[in-house]
Amino acid sequence: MIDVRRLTKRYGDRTAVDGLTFTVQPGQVTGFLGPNGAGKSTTMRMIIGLDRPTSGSVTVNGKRYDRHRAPLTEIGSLLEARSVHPGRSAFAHLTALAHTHGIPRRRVDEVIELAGLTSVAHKRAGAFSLGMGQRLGIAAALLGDPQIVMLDEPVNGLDPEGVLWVRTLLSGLAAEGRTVMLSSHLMSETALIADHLVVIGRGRLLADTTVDAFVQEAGGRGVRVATTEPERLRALLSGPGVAITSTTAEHLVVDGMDSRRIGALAAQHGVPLYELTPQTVSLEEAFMELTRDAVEYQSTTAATLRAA
Ligand SMILES: Nc1ncnc2c1ncn2[C@@H]1O[C@H](COP(=O)(O)OP(=O)(O)OP(=O)(O)O)[C@@H](O)[C@H]1O
Repeated sequence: MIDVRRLTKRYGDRTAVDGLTFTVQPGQVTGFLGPNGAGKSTTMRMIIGLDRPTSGSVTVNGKRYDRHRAPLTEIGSLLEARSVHPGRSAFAHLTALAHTHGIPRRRVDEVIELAGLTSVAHKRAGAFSLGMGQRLGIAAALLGDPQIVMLDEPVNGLDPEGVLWVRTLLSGLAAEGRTVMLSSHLMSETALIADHLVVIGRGRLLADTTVDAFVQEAGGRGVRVATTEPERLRALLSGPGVAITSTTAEHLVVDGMDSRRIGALAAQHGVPLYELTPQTVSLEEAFMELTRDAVEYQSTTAATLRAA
């Protein structure tokens, strides 16, 4: 488990992380989301002790990262996919890492296979595609067989097959009871991989929710119905908690009743329908709405900086 308590990080007069509190639970994949500059990388750096909090605390399996005797076996992370010497092979890179952390050689072969790198393991990492580089970064994160895996933008730049691979890998790790956290600035992509979401903007917590709840909330915008008898349908559906608006002579948008119930009532009373569509907001739109103020703040800051 990762436990973040009132975590704050200031760089001069800029507050990158602002009193953030959340936990990342084992047995599920948690998506850590926020627009660019929201403070995701800064938070992740503090989790693994690469940055010191200005105030607040963060523990990894109950202890500060640097208090663990073998941190790589507690939490494996991918923060900089390209932190590999370009002249080294994937095999040499992983072997060196394993050696300096007392990890047995056979684990190198295991993670190479797990990451699908067997055929390129002895090629120079400098010649790797972005996707191969990401796979190597993930292989390194898994080297210590850690209980916690934390990946910064692991699907950034991956093709659909690569995204599917990451998804299968991470849900497999979560199913084994591990704690899995991944950051992204793309909601739709994250919703496919994660079970839980922690959303931040301007360094502050905006949402801590399940993906299901977020999707449900994003989808609740009524049902569009088309009928040749709009007045009869309107009378049938009217009642407490139901709001009906007309969009054209034959189209209604019904809020407060699901499409199944509308269809059943119309059929029962012989009202012909030729469209019955639940209105959905795309996840990306819902995410943008949630983080809008945070983004506006960012662009205002950028505008102020430009003006100065
Ligand atoms: N070393 C630093 N010195 C000064 N400011 C910093 C430093 N690191 C980050 N920041 C600022 O802190 C804020 C948060 O940055 P951070 O990189 O954590 O955001 P992010 O959510 O990871 O963004 P992205 O999705 O673009 O990676 C930004 O405004 C950034 O400019």
